[in-house]
Amino acid sequence: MTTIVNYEGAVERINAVLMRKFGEFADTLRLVDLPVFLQYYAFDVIASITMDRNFDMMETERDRTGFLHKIKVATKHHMSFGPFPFLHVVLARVAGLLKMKNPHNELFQFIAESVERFRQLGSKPSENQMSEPFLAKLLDLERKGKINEGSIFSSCGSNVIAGSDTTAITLSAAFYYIYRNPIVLGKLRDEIDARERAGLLSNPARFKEAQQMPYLQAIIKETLRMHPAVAQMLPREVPQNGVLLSGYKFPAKTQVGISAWALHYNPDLIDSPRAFRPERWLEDHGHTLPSSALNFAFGGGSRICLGRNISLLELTKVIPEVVRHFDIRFENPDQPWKLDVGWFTWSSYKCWIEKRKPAERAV
Ligand code: HEM
Repeated sequence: MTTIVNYEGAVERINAVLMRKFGEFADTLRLVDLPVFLQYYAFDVIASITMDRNFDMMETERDRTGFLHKIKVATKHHMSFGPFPFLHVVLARVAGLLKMKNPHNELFQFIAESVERFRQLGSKPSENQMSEPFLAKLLDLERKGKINEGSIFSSCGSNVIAGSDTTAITLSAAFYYIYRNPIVLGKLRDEIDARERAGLLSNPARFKEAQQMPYLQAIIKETLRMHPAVAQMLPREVPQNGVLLSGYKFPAKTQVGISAWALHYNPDLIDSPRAFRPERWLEDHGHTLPSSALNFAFGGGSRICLGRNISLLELTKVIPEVVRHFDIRFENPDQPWKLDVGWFTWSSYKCWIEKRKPAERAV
Protein backbone atom coordinates (compact mmCIF):
# COMPACT_ATOMS: atom_id res chain seq x y z
CA MET A 1 0.00 0.00 0.00
CA THR A 2 2.94 2.40 0.61
CA THR A 3 3.79 2.56 -3.12
CA ILE A 4 0.12 2.93 -4.00
CA VAL A 5 -0.10 6.15 -1.98
CA ASN A 6 2.28 7.56 -4.64
CA TYR A 7 -0.71 7.63 -6.96
CA GLU A 8 -2.93 9.57 -4.59
CA GLY A 9 -2.18 12.89 -6.33
CA ALA A 10 -3.33 11.52 -9.69
CA VAL A 11 -6.56 10.19 -8.17
CA GLU A 12 -7.19 13.49 -6.41
CA ARG A 13 -6.85 15.47 -9.63
CA ILE A 14 -9.37 13.28 -11.44
CA ASN A 15 -11.70 13.22 -8.41
CA ALA A 16 -11.78 17.03 -8.58
CA VAL A 17 -13.10 16.77 -12.16
CA LEU A 18 -15.74 14.24 -11.07
CA MET A 19 -16.90 16.48 -8.23
CA ARG A 20 -17.10 19.50 -10.55
CA LYS A 21 -19.09 17.53 -13.13
CA PHE A 22 -21.46 16.23 -10.41
CA GLY A 23 -21.97 19.86 -9.35
CA GLU A 24 -22.86 20.76 -12.96
CA PHE A 25 -25.27 17.81 -13.24
CA ALA A 26 -26.96 18.99 -10.03
CA ASP A 27 -27.19 22.62 -11.17
CA THR A 28 -28.66 21.69 -14.54
CA LEU A 29 -31.00 18.94 -13.19
CA ARG A 30 -29.56 16.45 -15.65
CA LEU A 31 -30.69 12.82 -15.68
CA VAL A 32 -27.38 10.94 -15.70
CA ASP A 33 -26.47 7.44 -16.84
CA LEU A 34 -24.23 7.03 -13.82
CA PRO A 35 -22.56 3.67 -14.68
CA VAL A 36 -21.51 5.11 -18.06
CA PHE A 37 -20.21 8.31 -16.50
CA LEU A 38 -18.28 6.26 -13.93
CA GLN A 39 -16.66 4.38 -16.80
CA TYR A 40 -15.39 7.73 -18.09
CA TYR A 41 -14.12 8.42 -14.58
CA ALA A 42 -12.34 5.06 -14.26
CA PHE A 43 -10.69 5.39 -17.69
CA ASP A 44 -9.48 8.91 -16.89
CA VAL A 45 -8.16 7.96 -13.49
CA ILE A 46 -6.26 4.84 -14.60
CA ALA A 47 -4.70 6.72 -17.54
CA SER A 48 -3.67 9.48 -15.19
CA ILE A 49 -2.09 7.05 -12.71
CA THR A 50 -0.39 5.11 -15.48
CA MET A 51 0.69 7.76 -17.99
CA ASP A 52 0.05 11.12 -16.34
CA ARG A 53 -2.47 11.86 -19.12
CA ASN A 54 -6.12 11.21 -19.26
CA PHE A 55 -8.59 10.51 -22.01
CA ASP A 56 -10.73 13.57 -21.18
CA MET A 57 -13.77 11.31 -21.19
CA MET A 58 -15.38 13.00 -18.20
CA GLU A 59 -14.77 16.50 -19.56
CA THR A 60 -16.19 15.63 -22.98
CA GLU A 61 -18.80 13.23 -21.51
CA ARG A 62 -18.18 10.68 -24.21
CA ASP A 63 -16.07 7.72 -25.18
CA ARG A 64 -13.80 10.10 -27.12
CA THR A 65 -11.23 7.45 -28.00
CA GLY A 66 -13.67 4.59 -28.63
CA PHE A 67 -11.67 2.45 -26.13
CA LEU A 68 -14.64 1.85 -23.93
CA HIS A 69 -16.67 0.41 -26.74
CA LYS A 70 -13.74 -1.62 -28.10
CA ILE A 71 -12.91 -3.15 -24.74
CA LYS A 72 -16.58 -4.15 -24.41
CA VAL A 73 -16.51 -5.80 -27.83
CA ALA A 74 -13.25 -7.58 -26.98
CA THR A 75 -14.53 -8.85 -23.62
CA LYS A 76 -17.73 -10.13 -25.26
CA HIS A 77 -15.52 -11.97 -27.75
CA HIS A 78 -13.41 -13.47 -24.92
CA MET A 79 -16.61 -14.46 -23.15
CA SER A 80 -17.88 -16.37 -26.17
CA PHE A 81 -14.62 -17.90 -27.36
CA GLY A 82 -12.59 -18.02 -24.11
CA PRO A 83 -13.70 -21.59 -23.35
CA PHE A 84 -12.41 -22.68 -26.79
CA PRO A 85 -8.85 -21.26 -26.96
CA PHE A 86 -8.01 -23.21 -30.16
CA LEU A 87 -10.62 -21.07 -31.99
CA HIS A 88 -8.60 -17.90 -31.30
CA VAL A 89 -5.92 -19.03 -33.78
CA VAL A 90 -8.52 -19.63 -36.49
CA LEU A 91 -10.36 -16.37 -35.80
CA ALA A 92 -7.11 -14.36 -35.73
CA ARG A 93 -6.24 -15.76 -39.19
CA VAL A 94 -9.71 -14.89 -40.52
CA ALA A 95 -9.45 -11.37 -39.05
CA GLY A 96 -6.03 -11.01 -40.72
CA LEU A 97 -7.39 -12.15 -44.10
CA LEU A 98 -10.29 -9.71 -43.76
CA LYS A 99 -7.76 -7.00 -42.83
CA MET A 100 -9.70 -6.32 -39.59
CA LYS A 101 -7.96 -3.97 -37.18
CA ASN A 102 -6.93 -5.06 -33.69
CA PRO A 103 -9.50 -3.37 -31.40
CA HIS A 104 -6.68 -2.22 -29.13
CA ASN A 105 -4.64 -0.45 -31.87
CA GLU A 106 -5.65 3.06 -30.78
CA LEU A 107 -4.87 2.25 -27.16
CA PHE A 108 -1.36 1.10 -28.14
CA GLN A 109 -0.99 4.30 -30.17
CA PHE A 110 -1.93 6.33 -27.10
CA ILE A 111 0.62 4.39 -25.03
CA ALA A 112 3.30 4.90 -27.73
CA GLU A 113 2.72 8.68 -27.64
CA SER A 114 2.93 8.68 -23.85
CA VAL A 115 6.18 6.67 -23.87
CA GLU A 116 7.65 9.09 -26.40
CA ARG A 117 6.57 12.09 -24.33
CA PHE A 118 8.12 10.61 -21.19
CA ARG A 119 11.36 9.78 -22.98
CA GLN A 120 11.58 13.41 -24.11
CA LEU A 121 10.79 14.67 -20.61
CA GLY A 122 13.44 12.32 -19.23
CA SER A 123 10.65 10.55 -17.29
CA LYS A 124 10.02 13.62 -15.17
CA PRO A 125 6.40 13.98 -14.08
CA SER A 126 4.57 17.03 -15.38
CA GLU A 127 4.34 20.10 -13.15
CA ASN A 128 0.87 19.45 -11.83
CA GLN A 129 1.68 15.80 -11.00
CA MET A 130 1.93 15.35 -7.23
CA SER A 131 3.32 11.85 -7.62
CA GLU A 132 5.35 9.67 -9.95
CA PRO A 133 3.30 7.95 -12.66
CA PHE A 134 3.51 4.20 -13.27
CA LEU A 135 5.15 4.76 -16.67
CA ALA A 136 8.04 6.70 -15.12
CA LYS A 137 8.76 3.68 -12.92
CA LEU A 138 8.65 1.35 -15.93
CA LEU A 139 11.08 3.52 -17.90
CA ASP A 140 13.39 3.50 -14.93
CA LEU A 141 13.32 -0.33 -14.91
CA GLU A 142 14.01 -0.31 -18.66
CA ARG A 143 17.05 1.94 -18.17
CA LYS A 144 18.33 -0.53 -15.56
CA GLY A 145 17.93 -3.31 -18.14
CA LYS A 146 15.28 -5.13 -16.08
CA ILE A 147 12.44 -4.93 -18.64
CA ASN A 148 12.11 -4.24 -22.37
CA GLU A 149 9.79 -1.97 -24.36
CA GLY A 150 7.31 -4.81 -24.96
CA SER A 151 6.79 -5.12 -21.20
CA ILE A 152 6.20 -1.36 -20.95
CA PHE A 153 3.43 -1.56 -23.54
CA SER A 154 1.81 -4.64 -22.06
CA SER A 155 1.93 -3.26 -18.50
CA CYS A 156 0.35 0.08 -19.47
CA GLY A 157 -2.21 -1.69 -21.66
CA SER A 158 -3.09 -4.16 -18.88
CA ASN A 159 -3.62 -1.32 -16.43
CA VAL A 160 -6.09 0.41 -18.75
CA ILE A 161 -7.89 -2.73 -19.91
CA ALA A 162 -7.99 -4.56 -16.55
CA GLY A 163 -8.36 -1.50 -14.34
CA SER A 164 -11.09 0.58 -15.97
CA ASP A 165 -14.33 -1.40 -16.37
CA THR A 166 -13.68 -3.36 -13.18
CA THR A 167 -13.35 -0.24 -11.05
CA ALA A 168 -16.27 1.53 -12.79
CA ILE A 169 -18.54 -1.49 -12.25
CA THR A 170 -17.61 -1.66 -8.55
CA LEU A 171 -18.20 2.07 -8.07
CA SER A 172 -21.56 1.94 -9.86
CA ALA A 173 -22.57 -0.91 -7.54
CA ALA A 174 -21.35 0.94 -4.45
CA PHE A 175 -23.44 4.04 -5.23
CA TYR A 176 -26.44 1.90 -6.19
CA TYR A 177 -26.37 -0.01 -2.90
CA ILE A 178 -25.53 2.97 -0.69
CA TYR A 179 -28.25 5.24 -2.09
CA ARG A 180 -30.88 2.50 -2.28
CA ASN A 181 -30.36 1.74 1.43
CA PRO A 182 -31.14 4.86 3.51
CA ILE A 183 -29.89 3.23 6.72
CA VAL A 184 -26.52 2.47 5.15
CA LEU A 185 -26.34 5.99 3.68
CA GLY A 186 -27.19 7.52 7.08
CA LYS A 187 -24.55 5.47 8.90
CA LEU A 188 -21.88 6.36 6.35
CA ARG A 189 -22.76 10.05 6.58
CA ASP A 190 -22.63 9.88 10.38
CA GLU A 191 -19.14 8.40 10.11
CA ILE A 192 -18.01 11.05 7.62
CA ASP A 193 -19.50 13.97 9.58
CA ALA A 194 -18.17 12.75 12.94
CA ARG A 195 -14.65 12.37 11.52
CA GLU A 196 -14.83 15.77 9.89
CA ARG A 197 -15.93 17.36 13.19
CA ALA A 198 -13.08 15.63 15.03
CA GLY A 199 -10.57 16.93 12.49
CA LEU A 200 -9.83 13.40 11.29
CA LEU A 201 -11.06 13.84 7.73
CA SER A 202 -9.68 16.41 5.31
CA ASN A 203 -11.59 17.81 2.37
CA PRO A 204 -10.93 16.00 0.05
CA ALA A 205 -10.38 12.92 2.18
CA ARG A 206 -6.81 11.62 2.34
CA PHE A 207 -6.42 7.92 1.65
CA LYS A 208 -4.86 7.19 5.07
CA GLU A 209 -7.78 8.93 6.81
CA ALA A 210 -10.50 7.15 4.83
CA GLN A 211 -8.77 3.80 5.37
CA GLN A 212 -9.45 4.31 9.10
CA MET A 213 -13.23 4.55 8.55
CA PRO A 214 -14.60 1.11 9.49
CA TYR A 215 -18.07 1.57 8.04
CA LEU A 216 -16.77 2.88 4.71
CA GLN A 217 -14.37 -0.07 4.48
CA ALA A 218 -17.20 -2.49 5.33
CA ILE A 219 -19.29 -0.96 2.53
CA ILE A 220 -16.45 -1.50 0.05
CA LYS A 221 -16.08 -5.16 1.14
CA GLU A 222 -19.82 -5.76 0.97
CA THR A 223 -20.02 -4.15 -2.51
CA LEU A 224 -17.21 -6.37 -3.77
CA ARG A 225 -19.03 -9.38 -2.32
CA MET A 226 -22.45 -8.49 -3.72
CA HIS A 227 -21.22 -7.41 -7.12
CA PRO A 228 -17.88 -8.89 -8.21
CA ALA A 229 -17.01 -7.12 -11.48
CA VAL A 230 -15.66 -10.28 -13.13
CA ALA A 231 -18.47 -12.77 -13.68
CA GLN A 232 -16.46 -15.49 -15.40
CA MET A 233 -15.00 -18.55 -13.77
CA LEU A 234 -11.33 -17.87 -12.96
CA PRO A 235 -9.62 -20.92 -14.48
CA ARG A 236 -6.55 -22.77 -13.22
CA GLU A 237 -4.81 -25.79 -14.73
CA VAL A 238 -4.31 -28.82 -12.49
CA PRO A 239 -0.55 -29.47 -12.11
CA GLN A 240 1.31 -32.74 -12.68
CA ASN A 241 0.11 -35.64 -10.48
CA GLY A 242 -3.41 -34.21 -10.34
CA VAL A 243 -5.18 -32.78 -7.33
CA LEU A 244 -7.86 -33.79 -4.84
CA LEU A 245 -10.53 -31.09 -4.44
CA SER A 246 -13.60 -31.52 -2.21
CA GLY A 247 -13.19 -35.27 -2.42
CA TYR A 248 -12.89 -35.35 -6.24
CA LYS A 249 -9.66 -36.34 -7.98
CA PHE A 250 -8.82 -34.16 -10.99
CA PRO A 251 -6.11 -35.36 -13.41
CA ALA A 252 -3.21 -33.13 -14.53
CA LYS A 253 -4.06 -30.38 -17.06
CA THR A 254 -7.78 -30.31 -16.16
CA GLN A 255 -9.15 -26.76 -16.14
CA VAL A 256 -10.79 -26.05 -12.78
CA GLY A 257 -12.10 -22.81 -11.38
CA ILE A 258 -14.96 -20.97 -9.77
CA SER A 259 -16.83 -17.73 -10.35
CA ALA A 260 -16.80 -15.22 -7.49
CA TRP A 261 -20.59 -14.98 -7.84
CA ALA A 262 -21.06 -18.68 -7.01
CA LEU A 263 -18.90 -18.33 -3.91
CA HIS A 264 -20.22 -15.01 -2.66
CA TYR A 265 -23.86 -16.10 -2.79
CA ASN A 266 -23.32 -19.59 -1.37
CA PRO A 267 -25.84 -19.88 1.52
CA ASP A 268 -23.56 -22.41 3.24
CA LEU A 269 -21.00 -19.62 3.68
CA ILE A 270 -23.17 -16.62 4.47
CA ASP A 271 -26.56 -15.66 5.93
CA SER A 272 -28.98 -13.75 3.70
CA PRO A 273 -26.54 -13.56 0.77
CA ARG A 274 -28.85 -11.24 -1.21
CA ALA A 275 -28.96 -8.61 1.53
CA PHE A 276 -26.53 -5.68 1.35
CA ARG A 277 -25.33 -5.66 4.94
CA PRO A 278 -21.93 -3.95 5.48
CA GLU A 279 -22.33 -4.68 9.21
CA ARG A 280 -21.44 -8.33 8.59
CA TRP A 281 -17.83 -7.23 8.03
CA LEU A 282 -17.56 -5.35 11.33
CA GLU A 283 -15.92 -7.22 14.14
CA ASP A 284 -17.81 -5.68 17.06
CA HIS A 285 -21.13 -6.92 15.81
CA GLY A 286 -21.28 -10.03 17.95
CA HIS A 287 -21.06 -12.53 15.12
CA THR A 288 -18.39 -14.43 13.27
CA LEU A 289 -16.72 -12.51 10.47
CA PRO A 290 -17.50 -13.82 6.98
CA SER A 291 -15.16 -16.43 5.58
CA SER A 292 -12.24 -15.15 3.48
CA ALA A 293 -13.77 -17.14 0.61
CA LEU A 294 -16.29 -14.30 0.37
CA ASN A 295 -13.47 -11.97 -0.59
CA PHE A 296 -12.89 -13.37 -4.05
CA ALA A 297 -13.73 -10.36 -6.27
CA PHE A 298 -10.02 -9.92 -7.01
CA GLY A 299 -9.43 -13.67 -7.45
CA GLY A 300 -6.81 -15.46 -5.38
CA GLY A 301 -3.45 -17.18 -5.23
CA SER A 302 -0.54 -16.41 -7.53
CA ARG A 303 -2.74 -14.83 -10.23
CA ILE A 304 -4.65 -12.55 -7.87
CA CYS A 305 -5.47 -9.11 -9.34
CA LEU A 306 -2.31 -7.02 -9.53
CA GLY A 307 -4.22 -3.75 -9.39
CA ARG A 308 -6.41 -4.43 -6.36
CA ASN A 309 -4.65 -1.86 -4.18
CA ILE A 310 -4.97 0.79 -6.90
CA SER A 311 -8.69 0.19 -7.13
CA LEU A 312 -9.02 0.23 -3.33
CA LEU A 313 -7.23 3.60 -3.36
CA GLU A 314 -9.76 4.94 -5.88
CA LEU A 315 -12.82 3.52 -4.08
CA THR A 316 -11.63 4.63 -0.65
CA LYS A 317 -11.06 8.18 -1.83
CA VAL A 318 -14.01 8.84 -4.12
CA ILE A 319 -16.92 7.23 -2.23
CA PRO A 320 -16.72 9.49 0.87
CA GLU A 321 -16.33 12.58 -1.33
CA VAL A 322 -19.50 11.88 -3.28
CA VAL A 323 -21.50 10.83 -0.21
CA ARG A 324 -20.33 13.87 1.75
CA HIS A 325 -21.50 16.35 -0.90
CA PHE A 326 -24.22 14.76 -3.04
CA ASP A 327 -27.51 12.90 -2.99
CA ILE A 328 -28.60 10.51 -5.71
CA ARG A 329 -32.25 10.18 -6.78
CA PHE A 330 -33.01 7.20 -9.01
CA GLU A 331 -35.13 7.52 -12.12
CA ASN A 332 -36.90 4.26 -11.26
CA PRO A 333 -36.60 3.83 -7.50
CA ASP A 334 -39.09 0.96 -7.47
CA GLN A 335 -37.30 -1.06 -10.10
CA PRO A 336 -33.97 -2.83 -9.83
CA TRP A 337 -31.08 -1.90 -12.09
CA LYS A 338 -30.50 -3.75 -15.33
CA LEU A 339 -27.53 -6.08 -15.60
CA ASP A 340 -25.57 -7.08 -18.68
CA VAL A 341 -23.56 -10.16 -17.80
CA GLY A 342 -20.62 -11.23 -19.90
CA TRP A 343 -17.00 -11.35 -18.93
CA PHE A 344 -17.93 -8.42 -16.68
CA THR A 345 -21.21 -7.65 -14.91
CA TRP A 346 -22.08 -4.20 -16.24
CA SER A 347 -25.06 -2.46 -14.68
CA SER A 348 -27.35 0.20 -16.01
CA TYR A 349 -29.42 2.81 -14.18
CA LYS A 350 -30.17 6.51 -14.47
CA CYS A 351 -30.40 9.06 -11.72
CA TRP A 352 -30.36 12.73 -10.78
CA ILE A 353 -27.42 14.02 -8.80
CA GLU A 354 -28.41 16.59 -6.18
CA LYS A 355 -26.31 18.70 -3.86
CA ARG A 356 -26.63 17.53 -0.27
CA LYS A 357 -28.64 20.07 1.69
CA PRO A 358 -26.48 22.04 4.17
CA ALA A 359 -29.10 21.52 6.91
CA GLU A 360 -28.48 17.77 6.70
CA ARG A 361 -24.84 18.28 7.47
CA ALA A 362 -24.24 18.26 11.18
CA VAL A 363 -20.78 19.84 10.83
C1 HEM B 1 -12.51 -3.32 -8.39
C2 HEM B 1 -11.63 -3.40 -9.35
C3 HEM B 1 -11.01 -4.68 -9.86
C4 HEM B 1 -11.50 -5.96 -9.82
C5 HEM B 1 -12.83 -6.43 -9.25
C6 HEM B 1 -10.51 -6.81 -10.46
C7 HEM B 1 -10.63 -8.18 -10.61
C8 HEM B 1 -9.66 -9.00 -11.15
C9 HEM B 1 -9.76 -10.44 -11.25
C10 HEM B 1 -10.94 -11.28 -10.77
C11 HEM B 1 -8.61 -10.89 -11.81
C12 HEM B 1 -8.25 -12.37 -12.08
C13 HEM B 1 -7.60 -12.93 -10.81
C14 HEM B 1 -7.44 -14.44 -10.76
O1 HEM B 1 -7.45 -15.10 -11.79
O2 HEM B 1 -7.28 -14.96 -9.62
C15 HEM B 1 -7.78 -9.75 -12.09
C16 HEM B 1 -6.54 -9.80 -12.69
C17 HEM B 1 -5.79 -8.70 -12.99
N1 HEM B 1 -6.08 -7.39 -12.68
FE1 HEM B 1 -7.71 -6.71 -11.71
N2 HEM B 1 -9.46 -6.03 -10.88
C18 HEM B 1 -9.72 -4.73 -10.52
C19 HEM B 1 -8.92 -3.63 -10.75
C20 HEM B 1 -7.70 -3.67 -11.39
C21 HEM B 1 -6.85 -2.52 -11.62
C22 HEM B 1 -7.17 -1.08 -11.17
C23 HEM B 1 -5.76 -2.97 -12.31
C24 HEM B 1 -4.55 -2.22 -12.80
C25 HEM B 1 -4.13 -1.09 -12.32
C26 HEM B 1 -5.90 -4.41 -12.48
C27 HEM B 1 -4.98 -5.22 -13.09
C28 HEM B 1 -5.08 -6.59 -13.17
C29 HEM B 1 -4.07 -7.43 -13.83
C30 HEM B 1 -2.79 -6.94 -14.50
C31 HEM B 1 -4.52 -8.75 -13.70
C32 HEM B 1 -3.84 -10.03 -14.22
C33 HEM B 1 -3.00 -10.66 -13.10
C34 HEM B 1 -2.31 -11.94 -13.55
O3 HEM B 1 -2.83 -12.66 -14.38
O4 HEM B 1 -1.24 -12.25 -12.97
N3 HEM B 1 -7.10 -4.79 -11.92
N4 HEM B 1 -8.43 -8.60 -11.67
